[in-house]
Amino acid sequence: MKITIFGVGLIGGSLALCFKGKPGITVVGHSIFPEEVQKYIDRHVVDIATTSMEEAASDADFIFLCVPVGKLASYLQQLSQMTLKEGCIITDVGSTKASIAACAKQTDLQNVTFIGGHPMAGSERSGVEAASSILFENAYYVLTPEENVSEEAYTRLADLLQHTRAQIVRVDPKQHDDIVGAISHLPHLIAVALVNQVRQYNENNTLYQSLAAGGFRDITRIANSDPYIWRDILLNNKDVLLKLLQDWNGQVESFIDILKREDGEGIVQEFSQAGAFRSQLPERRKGMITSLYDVYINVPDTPGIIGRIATELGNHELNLSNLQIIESREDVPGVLRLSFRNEKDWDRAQQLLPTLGFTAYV
Ligand SMILES: NC(=O)C1=CN([C@@H]2O[C@H](COP(=O)(O)OP(=O)(O)OC[C@H]3O[C@@H](n4cnc5c(N)ncnc54)[C@H](O)[C@@H]3O)[C@@H](O)[C@H]2O)C=CC1
Ligand SMILES: O=C(O)C(=O)Cc1ccc(O)cc1
Repeated sequence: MKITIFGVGLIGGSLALCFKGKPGITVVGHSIFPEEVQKYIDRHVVDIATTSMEEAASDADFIFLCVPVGKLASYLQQLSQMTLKEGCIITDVGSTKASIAACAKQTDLQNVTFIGGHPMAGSERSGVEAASSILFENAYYVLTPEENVSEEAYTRLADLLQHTRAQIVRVDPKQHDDIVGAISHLPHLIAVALVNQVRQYNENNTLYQSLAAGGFRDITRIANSDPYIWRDILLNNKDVLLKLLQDWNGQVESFIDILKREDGEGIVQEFSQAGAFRSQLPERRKGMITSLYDVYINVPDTPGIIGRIATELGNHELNLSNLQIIESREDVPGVLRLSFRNEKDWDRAQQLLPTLGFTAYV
């Protein structure tokens, strides 16, 4: 089976890593940039890499479009001009779904099927360097098939995506854009606006930067996201965002009013309602890189502590697949996340860590 990925960046590269090495699968990566193609090979993310669109697309069983949202229509258009393998499924990973669905409807794709997709996982990082085979684990992966898509084709794609260990959900494209606009696009916009507001204050007094602590960092991590990827997403979902920003203005106005009236009860109510809703959010589903076999521990801030833990695990032949220092402790029960490759190592680590003086949380 040949799987072709156009644009092997954070998302395309992570998909490639999910598929590569699986029995019977060859992963082909395409980039318009020759220097990127070399990087795909050097990093062993794909089996074959090319700058030729024809070479990449011909004979492919699945084609994943993982380029910026603003480029998706042009890729679909170019593919419609080529002879593709009968039954080939083209899908995308774009963060907006209505416009690419409309584009696919208007494009004569002959003997191939388009099914829109959006893995609801990622990060503020970008490029193949940030790709990870566990990026999608435990996350939702939205598919937005139109009515003309056969159950057989949908199931074939959903089955392939089992390799990501994500949970597949079917959503209408327009509904997707409304919801994702509110829970992802608007927060990115607000994070950027907030950082820029503080950046301007900081120009006259760098203490702003020095004192910026946990809360500021937590809610602004996503302001570090790739400007061009986000330019495309926000422009593509413009109508939804304009409506959301009006509602946001309403929230701001309401806080202005509460403060002017020194309405302490109003503030308590806002925090209480927000806290109650937020506590119900599914944990570790929001784009964090998670694995099924994670252990969280609290560690004191002393030199060499991480080395000591890694050494102890190594002495007991426990292989770490990932180690992460978590800046935000809100959603997880510890500050150091240790990921293991399998259940056996995970179990053994949970036995070992307490004997080293660490309480292990899972
Ligand atoms: N960043 C994230 O967390 C998530 C992003 N997405 C979507 O995934 C897609 C890819 O985003 P990322 O992987 O984050 O970005 P990325 O920057 O890591 O990768 C983008 C890829 O597209 C290629 N590319 C860039 N400009 C291009 C152009 N003008 N023509 C052709 N190729 C070009 C790059 O060479 C790179 O391989 C976007 O459509 C984005 O909306 C979906 C879920 C999460
Ligand atoms: O970094 C994060 O928390 C994200 O929100 C990542 C993300 C970015 C874009 C998407 O379309 C989906 C997920």
